[in-house]
Amino acid sequence: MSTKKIAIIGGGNLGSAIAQGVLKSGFASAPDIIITKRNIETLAGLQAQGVLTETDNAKAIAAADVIIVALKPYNIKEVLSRVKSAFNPAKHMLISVVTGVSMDELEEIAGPGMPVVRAMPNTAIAIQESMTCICHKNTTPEQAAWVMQLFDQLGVTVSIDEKLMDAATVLGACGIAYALRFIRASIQGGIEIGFDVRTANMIAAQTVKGAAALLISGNRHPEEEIDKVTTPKGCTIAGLNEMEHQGFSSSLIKGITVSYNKILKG
Ligand SMILES: NC(=O)C1=CN([C@@H]2O[C@H](COP(=O)(O)OP(=O)(O)OC[C@H]3O[C@@H](n4cnc5c(N)ncnc54)[C@H](O)[C@@H]3O)[C@@H](O)[C@H]2O)C=CC1
Ligand SMILES: O=C(O)[C@@H]1CCC=N1
Repeated sequence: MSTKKIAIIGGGNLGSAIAQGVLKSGFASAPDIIITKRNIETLAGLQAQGVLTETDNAKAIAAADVIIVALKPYNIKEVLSRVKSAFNPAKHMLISVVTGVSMDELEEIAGPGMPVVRAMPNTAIAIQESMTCICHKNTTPEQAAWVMQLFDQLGVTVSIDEKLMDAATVLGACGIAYALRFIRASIQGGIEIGFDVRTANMIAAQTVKGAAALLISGNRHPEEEIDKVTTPKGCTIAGLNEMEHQGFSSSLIKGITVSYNKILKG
């Protein structure tokens, strides 16, 4: 278990999910986590588990060794600039999960020499099933190892070059929503062919989990596994081909590139 004090600045969807995941993993104990928000009422669930809550970001930063920033991209600069004097590069490490804000910009906000990390997890971090891409700057080997340990507790972690961070945002973080929309569409189809919504939900979600597990456990390409399902002249290939005629793969690829360009252009 880590003995570092962790401040999470911005207790929204992702900030709260990170706190939940850290607690569930046992990586840090509840009193070593402090989470901030302007209105802390919505953090009652975390508070009940012993996590500290705070409206004053400067106080939270001063009490912490590691600061995880989960603010919106449009207010990170303004919010952190207000507490600039609370940052101490000799004591702190700053981890940002904020989309589209570079490590140079983070260092500029927090002060020269600040150890900075960009991490791109997804909301499955709350249940320790995140895919997290990370890169870092000015970190000591001990700090870099701690960050890997933290995110390894919360799912699967990969170190990437910062130039791929926006692509990681789309494939990993937005990807949760794309996958869920696939499941939702499957449920809608399942109801049309006879299932009630709860059973269709269970079948669709477990089937996607199984498909992902086949790839992960066997380190395989999807088409190898698809080949095992598509009986010649069977119903799978008939349905798959119709999906492709309707633009299934194309719509996903186009959506991914639109998300990516949205990050680039703002
Ligand atoms: N939601 C997701 O799936 C993912 C989000 N991200 C990134 O994480 C960041 C946060 O995203 P979400 O959690 O979805 O947004 P969110 O809007 O749910 O969370 C931001 C939180 O910051 C709080 N906040 C605003 N001003 C504050 C202040 N002065 N002091 C303390 N807290 C303040 C807001 O009340 C809000 O709860 C974004 O930059 C996003 O790009 C990254 C990966 C996945
Ligand atoms: O939609 C967004 O902008 C954020 C970034 C990744 C997931 N949610």
